[in-house]
Parts: sequence; C-alpha cells; structure tokens
Amino acid sequence: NEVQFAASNKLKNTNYQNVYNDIANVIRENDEHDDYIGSGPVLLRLAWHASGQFDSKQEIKGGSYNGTLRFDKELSDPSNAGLKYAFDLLKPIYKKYNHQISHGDLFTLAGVVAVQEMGGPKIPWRYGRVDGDIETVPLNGRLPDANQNANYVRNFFHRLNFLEDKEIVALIGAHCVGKTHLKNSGFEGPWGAATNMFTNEFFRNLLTEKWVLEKNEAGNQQYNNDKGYMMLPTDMALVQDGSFKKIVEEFANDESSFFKVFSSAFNKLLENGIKFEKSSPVLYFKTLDEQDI
Ligand code: HEM
Ligand SMILES: Nc1c(Br)cnc2ccccc12
Repeated sequence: NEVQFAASNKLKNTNYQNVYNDIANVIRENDEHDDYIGSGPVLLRLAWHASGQFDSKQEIKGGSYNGTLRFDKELSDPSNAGLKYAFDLLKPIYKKYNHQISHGDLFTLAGVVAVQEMGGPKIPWRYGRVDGDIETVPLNGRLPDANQNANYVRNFFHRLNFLEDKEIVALIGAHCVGKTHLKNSGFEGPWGAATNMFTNEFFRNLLTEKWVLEKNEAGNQQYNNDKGYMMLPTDMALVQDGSFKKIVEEFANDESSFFKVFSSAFNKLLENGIKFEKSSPVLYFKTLDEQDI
C-alpha cells in the first residue's frame, strides 16, 4: 500500500530530539511503575504492538502507519492488556506537539526511546506516519500466542516479513526487560529481578538456567527456575529448535551481535508496510545521558 506523508505537519528534524527527550523524561519520572521496573518495558511493548498487527495479505493491513492503537477498539484487544497505561503516559506529549506529530510516529518513537534509555542499541527512526480513522483499525487477534512452539513463532514472524531466524531471535530478545503479569496475559514473573536494562541476559538465562515446566495460577504452562525467573513457551522455543538455538548461543556470547541485529529488525518492525519518501531523513537520537541531561 503505497503511502506518502503529507509534508505539511512534520516537525523539522531537530525537533524530534525534543520529542525524544520528553518521552525519556516521562520514563524517568515514572520510575516507580511495576515495583520500580519503570515504564521503559511497557512503552517498548506499546511500540511493538502498534506495529506487529501488520498483515500485507489483509484488506486492512495494520502496522504503525495509521496509529490505530489509539482507538479503544484496538487497545481493548486482550493482547493489548496493560498498554493503556503506556498510551496514557504519551497523551500529554501528543497534546504538547499539537498534531505536529502523528500517533504512529509517537508510538514508534517511544519504542526507540525505551530501548536506548534502557541501555540498548541505537535504533534508526523515520517520521511520516499519518493518523488513519477508525475504519483503518485492523481486526483484533493478529498478535502472537505465547503458548506455542518454534514453528508457530517462525510462521508468525514470516507474516511480518521476517524471513531470517536471526531477526526473529533478536526481536524476542526484548524479553530481557519487563515482566509478565497474570492479569494481563495469564503468565506471571519473573519476580524480584528488576529487568529494566536492555542486555543479552535473556539469551544467557535461556542457556544456563534449569527450567521446569509448571502450570501457573491461571492454568497456563510456563517455565520457572529456582531463582524466580520465568520463560514463556515461545521463549523456550528458541532453545528447542536447532536453528534458533545456534543464534541464541551467538547472542549469549556476543552482545554486540545481538544489538546489531535487534537494531535493524526493530526498525523494520516499526516501518513494516510504510513507503517513506526518498527524502525522508533517517534520524538517530542521543540518549539523555549523552546530552548530559
Ligand atoms: C513470539 C512473540 C511474542 C510473544 C508470544 C510475546 C508475549 C508476551 C507476553 C505474554 C508478555 C506479558 C505481557 C503482560 O502480561 O503484561 C510480553 C511482555 C513483553 N513483551 Fe513480548 N512477546 C513476543 C514478542 C515480543 C517482541 C517482538 C517485543 C519487542 C521487540 C516484545 C516486547 C515485550 C516487552 C518489553 C514486554 C514486557 C512488558 C512489561 O513489562 O509490561 N515481545 N510479551
Ligand atoms: N523478563 C522476562 C523473562 Br526473564 C522471560 N520472558 C519474558 C517474557 C515477556 C516479558 C518479560 C520476560
């Protein structure tokens, strides 16, 4: 679906660092969220869910372009439980820029800010998404089911045009931050471990910890270890499948390799289905620390 960005309502490149900084300050100010894990992980999940419902084969394609996650119709999808909190964090920033930034650009930029402010790799980002009306909201149920195996995971990401196992493993490596919440998804944990630093820890834990499959309070099976860590069935799939497992080992041994693949795969996820103008600049942002803020 060829789309162009209406040139009229875009900020000059320089202003997007200001938007980045406003989102980064919201993360700093809301550091008590989720027992001091903070708001980075849930904003990262918002950006992923705003983009991951893309399906090029459907009439209504989805993806981040139309910013449809802002509508209750999509936000109330059970897969999006818990994300209203993240959307509410961004509302004052949307108002401050007074329609000069679209919801799709805001949601995806929030994912870039979350990764970078939690110590992850730089993510290249372009503006140009345009809010669509409620007719452009994709059907619910396009986000993945956590109870499934490696082939399900591979096929799911093929729909999002991720045809290389490396990209798939890297993307799921975002589970290095945040946690699952029984009331949101029917999974619980990890307990205690304050996971708000973006590292390759998730891959190391997959390989080194002893995982026991148990039924949790919601009746779902999840893998638990003796330190209160957990893995979803789709997490564990990454070491149950030979090809995925080789990549988990590579990323566990070389964080820079994980960062490199994650950076390009996450950018691709956020831009799925969007044709940017050739002239649309690829922006890189400084973290607050890099600006001594
Ligand atoms: C097979 C694909 C995936 C499945 C089945 C899956 C499933 C889940 C589930 C069930 C949760 C717990 C939600 C809750 O209870 O609050 C979760 C959390 C999370 N997911 Fe995924 N996910 C997948 C891929 C991804 C990707 C590609 C990203 C980002 C690039 C991502 C980022 C996150 C983050 C950051 C959290 C923590 C949110 C928080 O702490 O509030 N996930 N995921
Ligand atoms: N911290 C996590 C670990 Br550790 C393992 N799996 C996850 C899945 C979703 C969100 C967080 C995690």
